[in-house]
Amino acid sequence: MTATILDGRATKDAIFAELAPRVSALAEQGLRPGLGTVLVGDDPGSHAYVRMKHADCAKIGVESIRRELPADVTQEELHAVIREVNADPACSGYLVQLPLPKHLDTAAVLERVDPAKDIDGLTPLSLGRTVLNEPGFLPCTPLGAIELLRRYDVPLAGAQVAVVGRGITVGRTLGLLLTRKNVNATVTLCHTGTRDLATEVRRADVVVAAAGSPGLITPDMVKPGAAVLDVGVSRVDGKLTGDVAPGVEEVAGHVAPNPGGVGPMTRAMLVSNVVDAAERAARR
Ligand SMILES: Nc1nc(=O)c2c([nH]1)NC[C@@H]1CN(c3ccc(C(=O)N[C@@H](CCC(=O)O)C(=O)O)cc3)C=[N+]21
Ligand SMILES: [Mg+2]
Repeated sequence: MTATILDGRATKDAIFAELAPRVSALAEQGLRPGLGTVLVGDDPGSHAYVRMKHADCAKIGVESIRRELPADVTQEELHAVIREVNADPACSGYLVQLPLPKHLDTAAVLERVDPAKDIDGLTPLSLGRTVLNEPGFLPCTPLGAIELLRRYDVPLAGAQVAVVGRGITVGRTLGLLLTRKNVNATVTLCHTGTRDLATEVRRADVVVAAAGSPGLITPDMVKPGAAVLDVGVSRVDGKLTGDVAPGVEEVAGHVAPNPGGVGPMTRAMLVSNVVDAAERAARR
């Protein structure tokens, strides 16, 4: 038996088709959602991700606002750009592409993002609201992973989920969302200090691999029929490699591959958050 592929590209297209009438309704009011990106430096991977986000916007009629800054930008110059984007009425929501160059204080930058425009859901205020179950923007990669499972009818209520990786953008925040009452999963949050990863993963109905450790999840670690989502990204000899080893698809019931799984869903949730932001702004 071979696993059903959780197709993030096709699911993203389906979500965009659902967002289109909402974008049209805003257009009828003379409003157009705008996605902003703030990109510092010349990392080719970051540039590629930002390009994909703007290509998505073009497809669905969302305006693009791009700010690109040199790698040696000062903290003060970056704060000035954040103030400009906060004040730009064309920008419904925006993100600061991470990671920032090492000389910059990321927390100080994120604290300055207008919470009404924090479509990434990664600023301290949004994360606090997420912990407190208060309304606010939720982080896109965890949302995308949950939405992908939901659309393929993979049950999460009462399910045992092993999240591997405790980073803020994926693992830790995914744990928060999965344990909400509206999802109701039981989560084991695994990390490099986990004593027996294989045992934790083997108990899981759903495995989300977001450790950034190539081939970490091997077929012998997977319960037959489990859903396995590969969210890890590493570069091995210049080639993008996920956390899930070959052969897992022979054991798992569902697999979200990398690329083609949660990555496109992250972008779909980002655009969905921008449309939400524009609708909220229209009501104000
Ligand atoms: N402030 C901030 N927010 C982010 O959400 C954020 C970030 N910084 N920094 C980097 C990571 C990475 N990330 C991805 C988004 C989409 C794909 C994606 O769409 N990947 C496609 C294409 C991959 C390819 O062809 O290269 C796929 O998996 O099929 C991947 C990775 C968002 N991130
Ligand atoms: Mg990105």
